[in-house]
Amino acid sequence: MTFAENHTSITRQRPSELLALIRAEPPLVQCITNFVAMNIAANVLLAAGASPAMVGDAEEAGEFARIAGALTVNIGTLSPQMMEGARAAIAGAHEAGRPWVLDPVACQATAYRRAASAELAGLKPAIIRGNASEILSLAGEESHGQGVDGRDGVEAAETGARRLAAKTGAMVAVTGEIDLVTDGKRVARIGGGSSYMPMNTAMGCSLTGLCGAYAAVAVDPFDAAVGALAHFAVAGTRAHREARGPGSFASLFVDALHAVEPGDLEREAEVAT
Ligand SMILES: Nc1ncnc2c1ncn2[C@@H]1O[C@H](COP(=O)(O)OP(=O)(O)OP(=O)(O)O)[C@@H](O)[C@H]1O
Ligand SMILES: Cc1ncsc1CCO
Ligand SMILES: [Mg+2]
Repeated sequence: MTFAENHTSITRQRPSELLALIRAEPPLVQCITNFVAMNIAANVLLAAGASPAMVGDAEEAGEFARIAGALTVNIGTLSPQMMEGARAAIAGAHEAGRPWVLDPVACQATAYRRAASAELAGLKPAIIRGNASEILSLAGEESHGQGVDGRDGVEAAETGARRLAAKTGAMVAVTGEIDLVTDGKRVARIGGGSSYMPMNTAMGCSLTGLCGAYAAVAVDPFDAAVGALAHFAVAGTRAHREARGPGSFASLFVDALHAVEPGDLEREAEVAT
């Protein structure tokens, strides 16, 4: 198989390989995220094996982005100050040739969010990760999202996700019961996870952070998105087995993110390409 055929037909760096790289040398991930997710996402990244830093003020965000392995930007608690920091950080990441990941939280909800997410989507993110309602809205289609919560099925967002990927150059990761990653041509579907995940706040925000960790070590952001989603899904499936509800799930999930080894992803990840 030639490189080009291989590139378009299968995942080149498997989730297990990327997790091994993360565990060998934890990547520094700069997270500009919301006040709800700040602590949760940092713990998720630490458990998974990465090194998070919540650094977002415009005074230093650009400088920090030049030393980070990847940057993630989440508009959950959007403000003008947050946007100034994001612009500075994104410029720094581009200068350093490092990837950045966009999480357009609740972008369907208000004119301010629609404008901010459209502006950020135009700044060459490597990955855009959102629930189906957010991706539909960013793609210019009808969305039924309720605030930060998705209310659309992943499959309903596939066409929009492909178009958004083609337009922005980003890999688009749509999450829900079965996740989908596309670059506009290739599509991967990732099963697993838990019905307790949407009952825990900032799960998606934390996953966006993990996409940053995988993007920091991957050659191709498509493989990075698949790897992060597979790691999350395997940990979610494991935690669900022991959980008694959303509360106990949360701590079991963080334990499972840490316990999952590269070889476990080989055996347990449900990735269809
Ligand atoms: N019904 C479900 N079954 C299994 N996994 C799910 C389900 N719903 C969501 N997930 C998983 O939950 C994680 C977060 O995805 P989700 O789409 O809920 O993010 P989100 O809406 O952006 O979250 P938030 O904004 O609250 O951080 C993903 O790993 C996804 O696969
Ligand atoms: C609940 C909530 N509100 C703004 S951001 C956020 C975290 C989940 O997206
Ligand atoms: Mg979200």
